[in-house]
Amino acid sequence: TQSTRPQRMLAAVQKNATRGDPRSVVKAIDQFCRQKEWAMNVGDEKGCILDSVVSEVNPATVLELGTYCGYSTVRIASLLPPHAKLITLEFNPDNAVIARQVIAWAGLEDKIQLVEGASGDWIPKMKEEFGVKTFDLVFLDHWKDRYLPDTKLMEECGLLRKGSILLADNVICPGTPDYLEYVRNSPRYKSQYFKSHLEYTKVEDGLEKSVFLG
Ligand SMILES: O=C(NCCCCc1cc2cnccc2s1)c1cc(-c2ccc(F)cc2)cc(O)c1O
Ligand SMILES: [Mg+2]
Repeated sequence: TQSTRPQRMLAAVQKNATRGDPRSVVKAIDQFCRQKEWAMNVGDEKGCILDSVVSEVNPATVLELGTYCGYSTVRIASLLPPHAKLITLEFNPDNAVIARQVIAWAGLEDKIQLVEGASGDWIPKMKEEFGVKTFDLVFLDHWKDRYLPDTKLMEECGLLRKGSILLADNVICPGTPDYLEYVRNSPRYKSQYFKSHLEYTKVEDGLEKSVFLG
């Protein structure tokens, strides 16, 4: 039977990356996506911006919305301090199966909790299910029409504190116009746009970094 693109991506990781070496996992996926098949990982160019924000925030608690195959999950977790935790949500069970294996190959299982399901269902349960108080950093990379409602939901559920950072992928392509308008005009956020390109292409895209002011 025909393999899927995530399965072929995992095979490339297992062939070309070193077990326990997150950077080699990231490199193997980027090579696969540049040389073989495009895939919707945040990619190397936006990935460097992601790295710099993670390093600057040095978060103890991270929420990632949208795991896909675990590329950004591994990129973020490889930069976290000891004892820091990353919770990542994935809606597609087939992608979750692949992501768990990519995360395992990188040797980062202890820092990452992959949860399957929809953000709208899980966000209200974060505190009771995972003992989370607030998130220091949230990486939004899931359904583009859920960025705004889920941000409002996180506010309502008390998951953001003064200084929490939201970093959103794809604010230009595919685009998240209602989210951008909100974080750029709300007095409760200080927003900054990092111009870049859609992963592995010359098409414009960028990341929006927004600080919650409380
Ligand atoms: O759709 C994108 N990512 C979201 C997949 C949503 C799955 C989930 C929903 C959900 C709900 N709750 C919890 C967890 C989750 S995970 C996406 C698409 C492109 C793209 C595709 C074609 C194109 F021509 C140009 C850009 C580029 C990107 O970087 C992307 O991230
Ligand atoms: Mg994305």
